[in-house]
Amino acid sequence: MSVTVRAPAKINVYLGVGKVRDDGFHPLETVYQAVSLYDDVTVTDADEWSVTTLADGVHVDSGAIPDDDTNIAIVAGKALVAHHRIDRCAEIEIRKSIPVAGGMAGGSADAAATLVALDRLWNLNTSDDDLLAIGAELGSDVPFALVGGTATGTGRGEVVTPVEDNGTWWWVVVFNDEGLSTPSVYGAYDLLEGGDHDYRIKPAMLDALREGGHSDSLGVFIYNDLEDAAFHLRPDLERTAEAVLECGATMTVLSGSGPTMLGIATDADDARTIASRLAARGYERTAVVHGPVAGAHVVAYS
Ligand SMILES: C[C@](O)(CO)[C@H](O)COP(=O)(O)OP(=O)(O)OC[C@H]1O[C@@H](n2ccc(N)nc2=O)[C@H](O)[C@@H]1O
Ligand SMILES: Nc1ncnc2c1ncn2[C@@H]1O[C@H](COP(=O)(O)OP(=O)(O)OP(=O)(O)O)[C@@H](O)[C@H]1O
Repeated sequence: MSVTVRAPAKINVYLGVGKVRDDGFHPLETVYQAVSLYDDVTVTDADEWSVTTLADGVHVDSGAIPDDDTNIAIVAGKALVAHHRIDRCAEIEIRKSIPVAGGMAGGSADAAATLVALDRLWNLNTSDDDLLAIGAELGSDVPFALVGGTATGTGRGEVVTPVEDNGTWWWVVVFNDEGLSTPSVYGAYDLLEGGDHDYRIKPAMLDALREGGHSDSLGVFIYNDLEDAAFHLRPDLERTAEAVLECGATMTVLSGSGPTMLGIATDADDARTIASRLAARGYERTAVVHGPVAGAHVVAYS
């Protein structure tokens, strides 16, 4: 039998970053939103661990996604097996739509999907708390990929608390052919800014999500502390941000640690118009997505 689980990409509608901690991580106050761009992970019982990635429609540099035990999906599978003290292996197939090293937590989505898929395949009945704890060990963004929806992230991002979001928010996502390493962006942030400021989420932003009104009511609050650091490392991203605004988005923001850029749109039609204007200016790799959507969930048993 095989189980397929779908896990969403995330955006950080707000990302506030504090001073680096002794363990090398940064304290965060973030508002995550799961958006309608997904990786599907299929697991099948096997004699040894293996992983393959099908990347239709996604630009993947050769060698960008490891096909050995360092792939985060296998790391996740082994962590679940260790947690339950069982001796099992699986063949993992990842059908990728989330850009690699794009700041949309694609690897984290694959890890979350693998945990849920193997839990169902082997009837492990892992509690939600245990799944979240195993996920947090794998990466700061993994717990949110399990939870989905809209949620705040605190600690190093792994403490996830769902928030009420009554909107359907439309985003234009502008991909970039060249990935950006998360540690390098945090490193540049330490040098340029350092985190010595009030980085807390503004309560009025949570009100805007709860009210779920016009995109401008949320747009005024979207913000990312890592944006200047990413622009410093990659000046072309600042030009992309300008283009997104010129093509009609009311606000633009870097997605996570980049290089993906986001523009907020008023509705689906507006988002498609912005995307087609961007295409006319040479920004052809875009997607129109909406959020919030569900976290990692089973889509097929076969
Ligand atoms: C940029 C974000 O996507 C925003 O949600 C996340 O902070 C990154 O989350 P992630 O990719 O799951 O990150 P992890 O795999 O946990 O950590 C990768 C590296 O990013 C840096 N890192 C990550 C999270 C955090 N709160 N502070 C950090 O400084 C550290 O250098 C760490 O070694
Ligand atoms: N299943 C996987 N999918 C993508 N990348 C993986 C995977 N497993 C390991 N990796 C490695 O992890 C690196 C970061 O990948 P990922 O796509 O998760 O970055 P990201 O979207 O920028 O993450 P985040 O937004 O959480 O910082 C890649 O460059 C790749 O070498």
